[in-house]
Amino acid sequence: MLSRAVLRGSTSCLRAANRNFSSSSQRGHRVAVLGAAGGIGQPMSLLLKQSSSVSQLALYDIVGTPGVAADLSHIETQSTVQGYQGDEELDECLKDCDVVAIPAGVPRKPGMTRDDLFNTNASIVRNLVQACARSCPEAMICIITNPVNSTVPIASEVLEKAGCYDPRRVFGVSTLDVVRANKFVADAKGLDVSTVTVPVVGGHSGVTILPLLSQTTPSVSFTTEELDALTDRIQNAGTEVVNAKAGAGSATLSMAYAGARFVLSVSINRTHWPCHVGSTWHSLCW
Ligand SMILES: NC(=O)c1ccc[n+]([C@@H]2O[C@H](COP(=O)([O-])OP(=O)(O)OC[C@H]3O[C@@H](n4cnc5c(N)ncnc54)[C@H](O)[C@@H]3O)[C@@H](O)[C@H]2O)c1
Ligand SMILES: O=C(O)C[C@H](O)C(=O)O
Repeated sequence: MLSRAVLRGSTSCLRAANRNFSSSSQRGHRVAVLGAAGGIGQPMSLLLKQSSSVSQLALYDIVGTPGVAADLSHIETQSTVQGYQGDEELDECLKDCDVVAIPAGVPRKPGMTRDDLFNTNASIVRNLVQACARSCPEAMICIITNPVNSTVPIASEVLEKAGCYDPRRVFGVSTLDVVRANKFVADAKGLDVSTVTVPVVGGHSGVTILPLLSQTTPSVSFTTEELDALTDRIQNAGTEVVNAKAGAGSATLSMAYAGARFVLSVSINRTHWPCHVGSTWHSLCW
């Protein structure tokens, strides 16, 4: 809930929320975005740039980061922005990072499943997490790259092999499923979305996405038809966007919103770690 507030509403709300966050945090954090020049990476970095819980934004990609970093660095917020590009700058980007967000990798096109991305994205995530193990072994790692149900276990194995695996520090970001569930339920029931919370558990792919509609707050009653329709829409919402984008990729803007919300929750709560940080998929339930 707290995390939703930081990304909702007007700039003044954002500033007010950030003031609250900064008072609960001893210092701003160094946050890296790997894949920062991409469809998710750019808008997510923009949202992170607006948070006072981030003091340094370290942007990495294989292309385009100098431009994205120069652009973001002109925004009148406290944090510094530095761009890093190419393998040779990866370790420097990650040095001393508290939180690392990974949206690097290819997105789906119509007709593909998330698993079809495995061959390309698995090695991208493996290499990036190997670099995290070298340069920031205590960072909180938030994995957005699909298939999340597989990239999280890959990251965990890499960290285990490097001797720095802590299941409380590795997250598959499934916040977008919660964001969608909140919105779809609010729209279906004519509720104020800012008051609606639908827990979603499980993984981040088709039937592994499990919206707990009966646990919606405030309490809402659904017909069987509504339950079936809402569950189906939440589980297939990614495909809805992929088809609507007709070959131009998958969800980027809503994912940037969800990703920034999750990363900021992790960043803010890192000071008080371990604690609950929101919807995620990882190997340990808190
Ligand atoms: N977890 C979720 O809910 C969720 C939601 C939407 C998208 N995704 C996933 O996020 C990923 C990115 O989607 P997108 O739309 O931003 O794609 P995109 O193609 O627009 O951007 C990906 C970026 O990754 C960069 N990249 C590629 N290889 C890299 C490497 N080795 N190191 C660093 N950067 C690298 C590319 O240069 C590009 O800038 C996809 O796998 C997509 O399926 C996940
Ligand atoms: O559906 C996709 O491929 C992207 C993402 O996982 C989503 O849920 O939007």
